[in-house]
Amino acid sequence: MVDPVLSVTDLQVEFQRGTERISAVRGVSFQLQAGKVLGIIGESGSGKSATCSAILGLLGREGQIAGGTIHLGQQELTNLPRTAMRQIRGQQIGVVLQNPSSFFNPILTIGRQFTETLRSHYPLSRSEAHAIALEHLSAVGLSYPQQICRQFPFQLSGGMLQRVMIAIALSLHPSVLIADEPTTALDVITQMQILNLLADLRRQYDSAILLVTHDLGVIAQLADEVAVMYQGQFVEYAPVEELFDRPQHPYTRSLLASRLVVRR
Ligand SMILES: Nc1ncnc2c1ncn2[C@@H]1O[C@H](COP(=O)(O)OP(=O)(O)OP(=O)(O)O)[C@@H](O)[C@H]1O
Ligand code: NI
Repeated sequence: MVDPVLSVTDLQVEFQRGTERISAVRGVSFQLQAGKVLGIIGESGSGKSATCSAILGLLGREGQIAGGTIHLGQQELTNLPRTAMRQIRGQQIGVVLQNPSSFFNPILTIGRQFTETLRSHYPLSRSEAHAIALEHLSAVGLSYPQQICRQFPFQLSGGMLQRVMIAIALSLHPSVLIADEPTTALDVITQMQILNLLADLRRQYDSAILLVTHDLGVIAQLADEVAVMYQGQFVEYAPVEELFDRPQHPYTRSLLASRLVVRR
């Protein structure tokens, strides 16, 4: 068996809300091989985003990793300093989030943010970085990339920002991509295009993808394995065909029953 690119063992995530401690992730373990897609499904509040944020080092002030380990290749991530984590996020772990606006700095142009991200990861001149940015903006189906580079985040639609975020992720050729509901807010056509881009990333760069979604159709299309999250735990974790054919957990059964036909 090949070594996994991402290996999460007994992850525990807690949030502090006032005087209350919320246990959002309670002992999640999984391994992700290069070129594989693990889909995570589960009801709202089950801990899917908390799992992603923990891996990305983006839990914020209230959140903390209360136990377990996260390995990217051989490197342990859970106690890395912020700056080291920022470098890894982007270059080795790409990120596509549901809400692109939280990803962008509102006062910087798209071009500036794209080239600065590239240049913080690779030794590139400004013009080299700009050329790479244009190329990747075109690759995600954005016409007039020059014009987009001059614009600010608020001047673009949600779908366009989502594409820009994906273009940035792709340009860095991450070994792991974390996509937390990357298409939820988008129309069906854009959703399909973005899913195809994720599939390309996997094919071209052998990137492993952790994909959170509510859409079983997306899972059927893209995932190799599926984890079903329920109250902070993986209650089921299986190859996608197995899960669709023989769901074990009552929650999974009801989820599948609510969707009559799922075909691969
Ligand atoms: N910043 C936070 N402060 C306090 N509690 C939080 C915070 N973020 C998440 N939580 C809590 O942690 C639990 C898991 O939330 P999480 O966002 O991971 O769920 P999710 O599975 O991603 O849900 P959704 O499908 O709605 O995105 C929930 O109980 C949520 O209220
Ligand atoms: Ni979420």
